[in-house]
Amino acid sequence: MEKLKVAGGDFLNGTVNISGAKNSAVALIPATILAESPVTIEGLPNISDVAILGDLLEEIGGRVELKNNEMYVDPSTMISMPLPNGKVKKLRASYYLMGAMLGRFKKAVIGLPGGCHLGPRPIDQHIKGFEALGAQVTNEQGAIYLRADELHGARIYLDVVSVGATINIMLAAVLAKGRTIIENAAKEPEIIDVATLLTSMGAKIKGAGTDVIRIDGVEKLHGCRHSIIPDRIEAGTYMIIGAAMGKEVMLDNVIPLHLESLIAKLREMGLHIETSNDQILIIGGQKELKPVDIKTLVYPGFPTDLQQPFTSFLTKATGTSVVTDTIYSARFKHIDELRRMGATIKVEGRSAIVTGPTKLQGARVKASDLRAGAALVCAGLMADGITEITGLEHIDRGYSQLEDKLTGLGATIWREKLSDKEIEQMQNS
Ligand SMILES: CC(=O)N[C@H]1[C@@H](OP(=O)(O)OP(=O)(O)OC[C@H]2O[C@@H](n3ccc(=O)[nH]c3=O)[C@H](O)[C@@H]2O)O[C@H](CO)[C@@H](O)[C@@H]1O
Ligand SMILES: C=C(OP(=O)(O)O)C(=O)O
Repeated sequence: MEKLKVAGGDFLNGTVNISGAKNSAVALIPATILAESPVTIEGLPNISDVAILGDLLEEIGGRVELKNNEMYVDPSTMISMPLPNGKVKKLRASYYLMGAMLGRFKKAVIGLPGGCHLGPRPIDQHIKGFEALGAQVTNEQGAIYLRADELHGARIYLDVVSVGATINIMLAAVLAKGRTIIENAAKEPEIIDVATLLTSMGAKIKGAGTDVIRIDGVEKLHGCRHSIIPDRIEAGTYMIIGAAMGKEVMLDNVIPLHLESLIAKLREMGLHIETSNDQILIIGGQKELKPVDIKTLVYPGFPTDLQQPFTSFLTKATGTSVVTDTIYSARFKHIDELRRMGATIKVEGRSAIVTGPTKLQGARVKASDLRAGAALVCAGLMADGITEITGLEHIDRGYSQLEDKLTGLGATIWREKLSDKEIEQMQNS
């Protein structure tokens, strides 16, 4: 077991290259199951979610090679092997194995997914979609059993706008007979990326990126090569870090359009931001930052996945900011840790009220989930002294080469092994 150590206070300068999107990668990899010949996905991030999904494809008989951020998958030898527990619980996106395996084999047994604990994360809309397509779905001892004699197109209205349900239904519907229409679909860029891969495999999909997606089922899908979109959440995290500690931080390999809500909020606070085709420049060092209120919403609203690191940054603003998460009921576990570092933050219902400016102090803190980890890294960079962060298994699910990228910008951050005493203390806490 390891911890991250961050020596705060360094001013950051330079260019950081953004990796491929985690939330695309974790859907693109299961989507390869639907093809009859090999698929190659290039530009994948170096994160544990990607490695685990590669292992899961091997467990069902696929031939998988992951080298230089490129994954080659030969799905021709795959079988519908049950995956009731084990690795599926290590990540959220293992739920995409349900849609992809149901689509290809018309049957699957997949354990309920893991992922960040942010309050209840039901998958009822995924199941509603599978059932509408003709599947029988049961939940037996923590695993979802899916079976269909035949999948047929259907009109499915999502009761909540869900990224996972939208993609999962697309995966199950591309090989179904007839037309599927998903209404009140999510519009995140990752959905367009998955639709682009499926289209290159021979699927017929229209409307991805809008709230109505039409899918005309085809008989079979073939292999292809696909290049993933950049990670807007990783990019947003480095923008926030750049805003907090940067002189001039340039992000390379980004799509500025995907980050408009964050850019608008940073500009409201007084940051200077320039954008071009695939780069964003953040000029920090402002003497005083204005407080802002943010409310997380579905895309193109402010992303819930950036709420936590943004909250750390708001401790620098002069005055009171209110952060409201409308997507998850319990995405405030980072707040106790920020308070340990000296932040003045009150949680009232779904809102966190941040009063600043506060000079944070280094402390021993624990990442409870992926973006809580990002929030603590950001806070550690802003703080006086050394911050020690445990819970790295969460951070490693979503940030590719974190220390290398930050060191490249001039930060002092490194990993150390936990001592036996520290491991014992953690196990008892
Ligand atoms: C792997 C992946 O892509 N993860 C992202 C995905 O998660 P995920 O796909 O799990 O999130 P959803 O978009 O499905 O969830 C949005 C909201 O809908 C609710 N809901 C969802 C499905 C359902 O069947 N029933 C239901 O009630 C959820 O509890 C949540 O309150 O989108 C989230 C919202 O942008 C991001 O925070 C996650 O990073
Ligand atoms: C919540 C997240 O991930 P997951 O859905 O994979 O748990 C995230 O990426 O912030």
